[in-house]
Amino acid sequence: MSLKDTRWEELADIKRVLARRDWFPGTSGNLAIKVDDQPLSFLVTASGKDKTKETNEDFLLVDGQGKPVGDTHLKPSDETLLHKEIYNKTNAGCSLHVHTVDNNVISELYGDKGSITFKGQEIIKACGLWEEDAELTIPIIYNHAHIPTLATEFGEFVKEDAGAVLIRNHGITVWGRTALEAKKYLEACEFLFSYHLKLLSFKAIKNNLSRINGQ
Ligand SMILES: CSCCC(=O)C(=O)COP(=O)(O)O
Ligand SMILES: [Zn+2]
Repeated sequence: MSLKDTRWEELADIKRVLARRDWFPGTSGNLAIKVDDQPLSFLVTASGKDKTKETNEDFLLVDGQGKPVGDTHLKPSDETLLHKEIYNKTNAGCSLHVHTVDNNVISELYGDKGSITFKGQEIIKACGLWEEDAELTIPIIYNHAHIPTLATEFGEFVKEDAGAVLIRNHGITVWGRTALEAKKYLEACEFLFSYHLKLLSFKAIKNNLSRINGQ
């Protein structure tokens, strides 16, 4: 099996798992995995496809500029430039972008602040932070419609080999050294978003009940 085929299988496995969770609503989302370093090439999802379907046209190989390698009728993801930023600036091997209701709500709630920070949660370890008082801060950027502008702003937060950036009312992009690391990072972020929103809802209910009961 060629390296490209091996990476294809790895990315297809992740795509299958994320699709089962309904993390690609309305054809949203895009995934990428590095194939070669010199020269840089990576597989990226073809644009506009239903990512819950599995076909042999799900991914195409692009170069370090995000342009297709060889002849193809497939169009790389509209957000290929964001994945390109990651592979050009870090040693990441895989990058994942999904739109979920939870990541969109969190991005809107904390968008004006420009970031959200989590601490005191065991699952932060899945993002490689093992200290007892570790904090995970996820930047939130404006959802520029002009993708090169979005990619440039996004790139300002791409400094480590693993990380995450929320795009306001759009989605999250995460990356890691390996496919497993990127998937783990994404799952931890979505866990934290879901936990945080549930906690806020229950606190609001509790406060209202206390007010009604005059406590
Ligand atoms: C249908 S959602 C709008 C585009 C988007 O944000 C996305 O993630 C999917 O775009 P792609 O070109 O990768 O299919
Ligand atoms: Zn998107």
